[in-house]
Amino acid sequence: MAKDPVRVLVTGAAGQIGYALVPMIARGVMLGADQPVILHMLDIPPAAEALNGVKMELVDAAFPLLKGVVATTDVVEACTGVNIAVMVGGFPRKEGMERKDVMSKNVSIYKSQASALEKHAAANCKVLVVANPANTNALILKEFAPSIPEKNISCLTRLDHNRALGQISERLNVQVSDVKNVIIWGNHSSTQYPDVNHATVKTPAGEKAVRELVVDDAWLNGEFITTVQQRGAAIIKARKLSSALSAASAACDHIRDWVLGTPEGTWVSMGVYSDGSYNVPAGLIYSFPVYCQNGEWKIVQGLNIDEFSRKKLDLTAEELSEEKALAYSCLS
Ligand SMILES: NC(=O)c1ccc[n+]([C@@H]2O[C@H](COP(=O)([O-])OP(=O)(O)OC[C@H]3O[C@@H](n4cnc5c(N)ncnc54)[C@H](O)[C@@H]3O)[C@@H](O)[C@H]2O)c1
Ligand SMILES: O=C(O)C[C@H](O)C(=O)O
Repeated sequence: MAKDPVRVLVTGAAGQIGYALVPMIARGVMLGADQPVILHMLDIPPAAEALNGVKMELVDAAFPLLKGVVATTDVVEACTGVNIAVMVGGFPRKEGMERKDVMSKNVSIYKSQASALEKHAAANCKVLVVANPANTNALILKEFAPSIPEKNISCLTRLDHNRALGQISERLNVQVSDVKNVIIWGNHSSTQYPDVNHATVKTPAGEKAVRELVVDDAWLNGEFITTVQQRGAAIIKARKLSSALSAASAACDHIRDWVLGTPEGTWVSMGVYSDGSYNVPAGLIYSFPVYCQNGEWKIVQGLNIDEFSRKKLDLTAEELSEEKALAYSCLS
């Protein structure tokens, strides 16, 4: 029997991530090749015409899984009945801007969209915040939508996770699909900590630790980390626009694994509400390694954190605490 369609909201759908993301969703990349979808696309009035153009292209693409398109500038209409909300709308960072510069522009958007989601989304709607500052926007959304369970609100650090997999795969000249269990800790910013201490590679002789194969701790503790931390800025420098196809692809990976589960023995990174695991202060949206099963994520427990890592986990937590304070000062 055919499945009922799932309603997926994409805010900022006329923007560049939106343009890459909506066809992926309509092709089944996010929710599976047997899952029909109805796309809800929201943007602001100055982008209404462009949004309508995206809707026209979705119709023209004749996606078999796409059972309807709502394209609107009305936040209530956009949020009504949605099962998944991918929050991309906002003001992106331009060359030379720090992420904090975009803070005040974005947190007020997330405060108001929190209320619309809380009142109008389907019960148990899963929310993924992509727009920067992603962790803090997600925290504001959580705080101003108190009836949405905190386990349903997340932010995107899967792009950083995938970037880390990509760097290891290039360095070792192995398939990226054979590398797993890197971790992104903390903020989706240049203080994030890409950690390979538990990462492995599938080899003909079995699974081997990444550190054992790279045999270059100076690179792993130095250039590897900064490359992943600075990759967003490097893309902006090269394209004069922030990453879009990789961000859209990572958003699909994030939701797919959350809804359909992570493979046995494999974890992914998600920005989720901290419960104090690994002595990360509770009350921040912080990126952790998670397993997903039956539509729920669980922080991977019991990983050893050495002194080098501890400092990095704490540094990015400190930045998030500062962002939280700054966000509240922007709102008041
Ligand atoms: N977390 C990540 O890994 C990651 C990666 C890349 C980009 N980003 C962030 O994603 C966001 C989107 O990036 P982009 O390149 O698509 O930007 P973009 O400027 O091309 O698109 C943003 C869209 O949001 C719309 N918008 C603005 N305010 C809105 C509102 N109140 N409601 C609905 N829509 C609104 C704009 O009109 C625009 O169409 C940025 O904040 C960017 O920094 C995050
Ligand atoms: O770094 C940015 O502002 C863009 C985006 O978040 C990215 O990681 O590519």
